[in-house]
Amino acid sequence: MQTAVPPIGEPYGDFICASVGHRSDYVFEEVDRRYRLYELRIDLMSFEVPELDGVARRLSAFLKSSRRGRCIVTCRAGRFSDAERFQLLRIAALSGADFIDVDSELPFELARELRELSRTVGTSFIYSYHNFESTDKLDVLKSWIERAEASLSPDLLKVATLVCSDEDAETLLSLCSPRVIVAGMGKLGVKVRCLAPLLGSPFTFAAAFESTAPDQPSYDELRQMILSTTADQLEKDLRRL
Ligand SMILES: O=C1C[C@@](O)(C(=O)O)C[C@@H](O)[C@@H]1O
Repeated sequence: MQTAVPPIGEPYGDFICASVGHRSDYVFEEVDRRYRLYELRIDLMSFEVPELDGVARRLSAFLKSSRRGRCIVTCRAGRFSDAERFQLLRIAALSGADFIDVDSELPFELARELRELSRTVGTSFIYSYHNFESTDKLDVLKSWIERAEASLSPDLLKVATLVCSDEDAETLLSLCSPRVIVAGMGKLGVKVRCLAPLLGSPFTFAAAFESTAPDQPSYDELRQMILSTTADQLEKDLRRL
């Protein structure tokens, strides 16, 4: 039996991005030591100085320090206003973040400004779509991707949706490509996370510590699952979908 070889890493450092939330900024350095590719969910983390200025200063100092891992900075709606999210993502890009992840809920003009800035400073720009209630029909997701490509030309696109059926899993998996990251939320989404990097997505997401999305497995669990997926198993899973 042959083992499927996942497209390990380059140019992203890993085929799993370790997502960090629900911890304080004390873990930044530890995360950088442990993971080659990680996401800081600024909206979910606590900071020693919790005001915008304090968060921005700590984030900027960490990003400018000599890091070994690749860092994605994400700030989803909720804790900060859109203007504050824009500021934090802007500072992240200016401070040398490897990627900023801008979600489609941020007003388009702000997203466009961040896109332009990311080009100037050499930070990769991920544009992302989330649906926590369901998985949209394939044509809806494809048309979101087409519009995003035409208007922002992101370096990478990300689609994260709640997977409620095998059909949903198939929908997400059919989007996998070297520029499209997918993450399946919910129990049935775990299979999507496992198969996505094997089907050409650059990487997928797992939890560095506590989950940052419904039924998101831990980094170690998902890594084990992906590395033990044999070519036979992969074929069987795909046939079942
Ligand atoms: O968009 C994604 C994917 C995700 O929602 C997941 O399902 O693993 C986790 C988020 O932190 C990340 O930004």
